[in-house]
Amino acid sequence: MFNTISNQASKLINLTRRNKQLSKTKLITITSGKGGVGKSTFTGNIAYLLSSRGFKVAVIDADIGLANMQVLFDIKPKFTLFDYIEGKITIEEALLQTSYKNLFLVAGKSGYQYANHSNSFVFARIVEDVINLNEFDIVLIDTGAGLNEYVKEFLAISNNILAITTTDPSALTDLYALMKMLSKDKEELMLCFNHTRNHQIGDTISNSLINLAKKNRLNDNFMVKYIGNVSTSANISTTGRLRKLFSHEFKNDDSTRQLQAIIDTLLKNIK
Ligand SMILES: Nc1ncnc2c1ncn2[C@@H]1O[C@H](COP(=O)(O)OP(=O)(O)OP(=O)(O)O)[C@@H](O)[C@H]1O
Repeated sequence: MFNTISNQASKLINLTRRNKQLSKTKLITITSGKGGVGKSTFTGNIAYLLSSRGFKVAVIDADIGLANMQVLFDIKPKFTLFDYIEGKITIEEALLQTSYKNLFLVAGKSGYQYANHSNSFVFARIVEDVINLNEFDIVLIDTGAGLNEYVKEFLAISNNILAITTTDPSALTDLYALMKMLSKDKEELMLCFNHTRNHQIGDTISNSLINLAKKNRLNDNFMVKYIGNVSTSANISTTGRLRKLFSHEFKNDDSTRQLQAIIDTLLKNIK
């Protein structure tokens, strides 16, 4: 899976694994095969709900070129991930306090030309640096959609990977491609369905994907764990447009309850 990542990056990944054992910080990478399925909405709202439960949370917006998280958190970032990568600021300066207590953001930058960073290990390094601060309980990485080298690198350094999908056939096809890739050297993929009315739908589709994986003889030790669903809600799209978090604005909404249930399971599962 990671054969295209440079040796230098592989070394950093091993270092990150070692340092993760020394730090209290848990790392969760949130990804999706297809774009537009709700990955950033999940990341921002999961981060907020975790922080409101008392965890100190940092979000790294690694959706290179399509920085959405600053919009959801309604921040005009003074600095971005790339200022840090270019050595202009310290890691502490890169971690921007949001208006939510306990919640920090390393902002991305829309339209950034990242071709200069073809040695993509720089992205693994920033994650390692945040973990090494040993200050956060949880770091969430919001990757871009798809499976480019940058996304692969963020997946490589994380033991906790959460994929967001819808029931759209193209989203499921992309999800299966992600499962196929991860099955080579990961133990588990957690899965959430967005835009599904009830828990049962995700259960049924997850089982079909697991059966397909068995039929195609993907690694037996690789597990897909379905951890919950969020329904379509007008409150989610409206709050997104207003640069607000639905789970903050509508604490008793069904979708917020669904996301709280996802977080309960997520917390039981993360390593
Ligand atoms: N359950 C939902 N109900 C209603 N609207 C939703 C729901 N989930 C997400 N949306 C809306 O769908 C749009 C896309 O969501 P979002 O930006 O989170 O997707 P994404 O997967 O991060 O996209 P990208 O690949 O572009 O980063 C947003 O306008 C968001 O408000």
